[in-house]
Amino acid sequence: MKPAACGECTREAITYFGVNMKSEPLSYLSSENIGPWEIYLEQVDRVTPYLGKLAVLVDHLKRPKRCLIVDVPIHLDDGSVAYFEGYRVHHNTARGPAKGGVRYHPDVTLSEVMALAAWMTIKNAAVNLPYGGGKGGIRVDPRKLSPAEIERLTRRYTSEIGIIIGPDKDIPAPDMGTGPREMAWMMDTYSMNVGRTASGVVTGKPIAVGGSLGRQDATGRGVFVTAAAAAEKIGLPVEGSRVVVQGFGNVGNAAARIFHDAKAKVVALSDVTGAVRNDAGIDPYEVLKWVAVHGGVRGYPGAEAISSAELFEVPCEFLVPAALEKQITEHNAWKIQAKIIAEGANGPTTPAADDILNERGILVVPDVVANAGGVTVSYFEWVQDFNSYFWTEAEINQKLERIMRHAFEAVWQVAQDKKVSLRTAAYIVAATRVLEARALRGLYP
Ligand SMILES: NC(=O)C1=CN([C@@H]2O[C@H](COP(=O)(O)OP(=O)(O)OC[C@H]3O[C@@H](n4cnc5c(N)ncnc54)[C@H](O)[C@@H]3O)[C@@H](O)[C@H]2O)C=CC1
Ligand SMILES: O=C(O)CCC(=O)C(=O)O
Repeated sequence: MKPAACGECTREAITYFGVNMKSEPLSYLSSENIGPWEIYLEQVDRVTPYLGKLAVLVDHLKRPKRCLIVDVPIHLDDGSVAYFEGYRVHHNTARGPAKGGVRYHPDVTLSEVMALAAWMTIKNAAVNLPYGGGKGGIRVDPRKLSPAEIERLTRRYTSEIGIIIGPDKDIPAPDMGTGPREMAWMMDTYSMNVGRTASGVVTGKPIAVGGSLGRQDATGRGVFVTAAAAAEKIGLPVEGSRVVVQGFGNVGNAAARIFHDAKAKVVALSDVTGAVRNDAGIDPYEVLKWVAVHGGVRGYPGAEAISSAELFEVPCEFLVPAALEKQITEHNAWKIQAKIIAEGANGPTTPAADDILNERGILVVPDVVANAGGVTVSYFEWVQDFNSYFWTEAEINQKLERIMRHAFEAVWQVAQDKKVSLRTAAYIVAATRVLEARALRGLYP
């Protein structure tokens, strides 16, 4: 088959659980009209011309393997019953068990979880972890629930998805709105249901119940390592550089701290409560203390308030989007004044924005490489749990850095050879690995 050039790709008109699997060539669609799943499909179409004879199998990447929708009813603290919709999607398991986080957020939908699961397939393959891709989520605003209600929600959700998760089937982990506390409850619930302690069923657990040292900061650390590797390529020193971070949760705050520790200057930060800027530098450790007391960065006294839109216009060397999808679009990509964008979040940049950034010479280290540090240390956690033997934090960080640098270097080389963006290069590396595995398992073209 002659691979189609970008923009000529045809997609079948099919739906999957009501989610549109077909779309027009997306380069022509504005960010208002596309969701994460369509963004993912466009990214796959852009890589197809580079897949050689494996291109005939590319539809394999465009369809999730299985999607589970679950009803999650719980008693609220006032005795009433509330119903939440939960999901667990296995996008692809050609290279190993499904692996990926669980998101608690009011905007979670099936198509978003499908995209997040698909990005896990690409990410796990890009860094060469022996996993497929999966993701889960519940449409809920956890800030509106008490800890006891979140525990009931987590336990019920775990029981409901228990039919498709397991240490050798699908291993959940934290994502937005979840963390070690939820992972401990998930591990405990699954373990009770199977009648033995199954610590390898989830990663990102607290250390005391089989978690790994270094997991908490691993995603932010990986963002830093790959951003620094990209900077090295273009002769940009990290020390003294300016950093802007959107999202000050697990990923954003770790990235900000690690950049700060490397003597870069964090000049603007944001979270869901607001955004702040100080060109003289913001100490993320101080912001963390403020957030612990006040619940968000808004009002932080060491910086001036700016709007969320202005955050993206602050001059800097490194911009780290570490919140939600579709934050960098055709509307703001041309205003960005960064040299490197290191994607902590999944799917923060739309394809149209990618084109603008490319044209403007802004280097984008794509999510599937930049934020792979979390799942890499999750893999270490899973391996340690199986062996009941645990490494030191220094060992973990060293192994993490080696894997991340290696993955970045391989993607950089492909980008140079094929004259494509780092995102397309990462997809070439990853899609080739996934489709080769699929072919060897019995669908040889
Ligand atoms: N936790 C992990 O290990 C990994 C997370 N990711 C991705 O990183 C991103 C962030 O995840 P986490 O840090 O784990 O979540 P989190 O729940 O710990 O933190 C999310 C942060 O984003 C902020 N936020 C939410 N909406 C925002 C908005 N509209 N503008 C600015 N800030 C906003 C929140 O206030 C919070 O500070 C997500 O895209 C997630 O999928 C990617 C790889 C691994
Ligand atoms: O640690 C993991 O298994 C997955 C983390 C995650 O959800 C992600 O990388 O987006």
